[in-house]
Amino acid sequence: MSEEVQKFATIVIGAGPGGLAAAHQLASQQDVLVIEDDLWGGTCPNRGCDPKKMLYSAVEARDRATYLQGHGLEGAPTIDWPKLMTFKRAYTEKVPAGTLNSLKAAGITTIQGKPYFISENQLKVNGQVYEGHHFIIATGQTPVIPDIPGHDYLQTSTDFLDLDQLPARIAFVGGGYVAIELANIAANAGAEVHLLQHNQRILRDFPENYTQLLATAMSDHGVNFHWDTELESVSEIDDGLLLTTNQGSLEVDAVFAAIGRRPQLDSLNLQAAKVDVAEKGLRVNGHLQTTNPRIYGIGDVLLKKQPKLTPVASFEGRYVASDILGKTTAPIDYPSVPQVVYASPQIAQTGVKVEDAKNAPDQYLINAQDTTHWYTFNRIKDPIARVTTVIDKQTQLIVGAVVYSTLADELINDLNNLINNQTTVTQLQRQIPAYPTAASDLVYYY
Ligand SMILES: Cc1cc2nc3c(=O)[nH]c(=O)nc-3n(C[C@H](O)[C@H](O)[C@H](O)COP(=O)(O)OP(=O)(O)OC[C@H]3O[C@@H](n4cnc5c(N)ncnc54)[C@H](O)[C@@H]3O)c2cc1C
Ligand SMILES: NC(=O)c1ccc[n+]([C@@H]2O[C@H](COP(=O)([O-])OP(=O)(O)OC[C@H]3O[C@@H](n4cnc5c(N)ncnc54)[C@H](O)[C@@H]3O)[C@@H](O)[C@H]2O)c1
Repeated sequence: MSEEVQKFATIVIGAGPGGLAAAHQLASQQDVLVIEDDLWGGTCPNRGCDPKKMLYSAVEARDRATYLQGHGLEGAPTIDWPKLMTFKRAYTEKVPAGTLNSLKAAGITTIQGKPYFISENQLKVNGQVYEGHHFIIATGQTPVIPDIPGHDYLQTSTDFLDLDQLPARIAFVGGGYVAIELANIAANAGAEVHLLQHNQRILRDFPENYTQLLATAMSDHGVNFHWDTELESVSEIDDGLLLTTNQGSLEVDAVFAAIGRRPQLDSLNLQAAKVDVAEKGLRVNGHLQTTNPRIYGIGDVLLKKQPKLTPVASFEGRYVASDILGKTTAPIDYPSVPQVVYASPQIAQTGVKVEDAKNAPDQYLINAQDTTHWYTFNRIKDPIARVTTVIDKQTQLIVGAVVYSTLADELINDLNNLINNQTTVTQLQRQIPAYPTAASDLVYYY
């Protein structure tokens, strides 16, 4: 190992979607070092979005088949968990090596290790000192485990997404994205599922009338919602785990904590680099610089109002690379960001929130439509479909949208494009969409 300090133009800490986007963009013009202490590729492709949506593929197919029972399709398929897991692993097992290879192919230096800052422009990893002109902290988040007796029995989304066998009785603690999406997969795959929510409000970012519809749909598919329920302790019993709550007790075979995620910053010794950290994440300015202007922060690790999602992390990574390379001098300007809950069905939203639009009736019109019987949704027998758009009264443009449907993930992207491109209905009518598709309905959402 070299005693000499090794120098790089930019050192990126964390090889998830944010860090990778920044590193690849910088590498065409700079010497870049990327340090990762776990799986190359980060949360999304290894233990987040991608494996989750591979398991969800089977749920989607099953849902589609179930809705068409009695309409020409007989016999709903069942999910074979071990085979579904093999399908998922065939994808995830290739991610770390593939990510590392593409970094190397781009001429980026890589190190596996846990770095810590020793000064404002130097860090140490595996005993070696590295100096950077700039740094990018892209270390993401990790699940929060509640500090209750028996917390060691609590597993996380990472464990769920890699289960060899599906436990017969499962509880999820929390009612956010993770709990809802994984509970939906588990119930569709045949488990008895319990969801413990400490209040009455799941998916608090989304409109309550839609989240209530989803809770009803999931209850109809066997998910047992335990409202106003706080988990107090977990203990092992002969036949599984005993969960004690403020509402009584429950026996299950596995319990997963899904009460949120916290930033991974503890081991970086950021005070040595003069970087201030808030409890809920890294504080940055409009250029995504920390209190040390040579050190940037991107992705889930940030304290920010934008949703903590993969495309947001990579957008920030590309922005920071442009800022460092002097290609932009303006602060970051986020477009409208779509958010999707992949359940049965999906809820998706983008742009101006319905809640905000309700509070500004002079500015916005809310166009709430029950689209269940529209051709697009009726063709697939989507049980309930709803689309709400928020229209700016002055410009007549769509500025916000919420979709509740099996087709929400694709439709929200179409609506998001209308919002970001400020497309008027006249401009839309000049285009010819493929018919019949969800996109061929877009003119009806103005
Ligand atoms: C179960 C689940 C499902 C999700 N589904 C979706 C979805 O459907 N769509 C969506 O858009 N988003 C989804 N997300 C969120 C998405 O995964 C994150 O927004 C995204 O991964 C953030 O990217 P990032 O680069 O900021 O952080 P991460 O992807 O978390 O990457 C951070 C990297 O930094 C590394 N690291 C941490 N500390 C250190 C250290 N001290 N030294 C070196 N390296 C370090 C980590 O090992 C990791 O590889 C999901 C998340 C979860 C948990
Ligand atoms: N489809 C997607 O895009 C997707 C999917 C999964 C995860 N994610 C990302 O991962 C993040 C984390 O997801 P999550 O579901 O873990 O968190 P979350 O913040 O979405 O939800 C946390 C849930 O736990 C509850 N809760 C909070 N504190 C609690 C406590 N002490 N006891 C009991 N319940 C408590 C909250 O009321 C909420 O229902 C998301 O915010 C999102 O950024 C995105």
